[in-house]
Amino acid sequence: MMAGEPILQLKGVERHYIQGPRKLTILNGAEFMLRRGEMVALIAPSGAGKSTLLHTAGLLEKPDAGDVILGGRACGRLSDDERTAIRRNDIGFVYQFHHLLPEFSAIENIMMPQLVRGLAPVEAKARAAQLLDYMQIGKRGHHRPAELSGGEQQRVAIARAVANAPLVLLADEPTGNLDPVTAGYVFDALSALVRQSGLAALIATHNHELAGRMDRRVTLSEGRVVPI
Ligand SMILES: Nc1ncnc2c1ncn2[C@@H]1O[C@H](COP(=O)(O)OP(=O)(O)OP(=O)(O)O)[C@@H](O)[C@H]1O
Repeated sequence: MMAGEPILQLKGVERHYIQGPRKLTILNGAEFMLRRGEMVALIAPSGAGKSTLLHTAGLLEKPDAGDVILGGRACGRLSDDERTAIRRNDIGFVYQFHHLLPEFSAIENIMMPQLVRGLAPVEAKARAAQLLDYMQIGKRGHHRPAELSGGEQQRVAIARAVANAPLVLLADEPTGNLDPVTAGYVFDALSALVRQSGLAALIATHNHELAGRMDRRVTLSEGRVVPI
């Protein structure tokens, strides 16, 4: 697919952690651009800073220097409250483990972020049902997470992440907990959703086969994002 306008940009992003007497530099002037419609794989060894990069890009953490530009707006250095509000509307997260609310059904889990945003329940439910269909688990909507397979749970988590039609989907090992065959199917559904909705996605993965199916691959080297 032809990539569109820039949706997410990292500009000179620095992140440091203080560990006892040592200052660890995880991101050191990182530059990155994600365009509408793009799927980019982030592949890097454990500890290289993938989660730090995703959390900073997703406005969960503030950069120590530099900025995160989302949809043309400089967001990285805004207050916690402002970043939270932007995150709620414009960023979807998927993790290795689904983090669904165990006492709610699949459909209710997908409704939740929409209700938090202020959507009417009837509309939130219709959108949740549509997303479940899209993820090919339309018949499983009334089951609780514990009654779903690992692949089904991740499909629900993906549907929840895009429920508010975010600009960007950030995923940290979204299929890392699944067997290779199931991982392939879940990735198929994820990538169809990204392509169909014109989202942009940055997906950290150790799975080279799935990385090979994305538009580009990047890694982290000495705190910078570099193509591979
Ligand atoms: N809050 C923190 N305080 C101190 N050090 C931290 C903190 N968070 C992460 N680190 C360190 O920063 C480095 C990068 O962590 P990060 O979680 O971003 O790596 P990662 O590439 O996502 O690794 P993995 O693939 O194992 O999840 C690691 O060495 C980690 O120990």
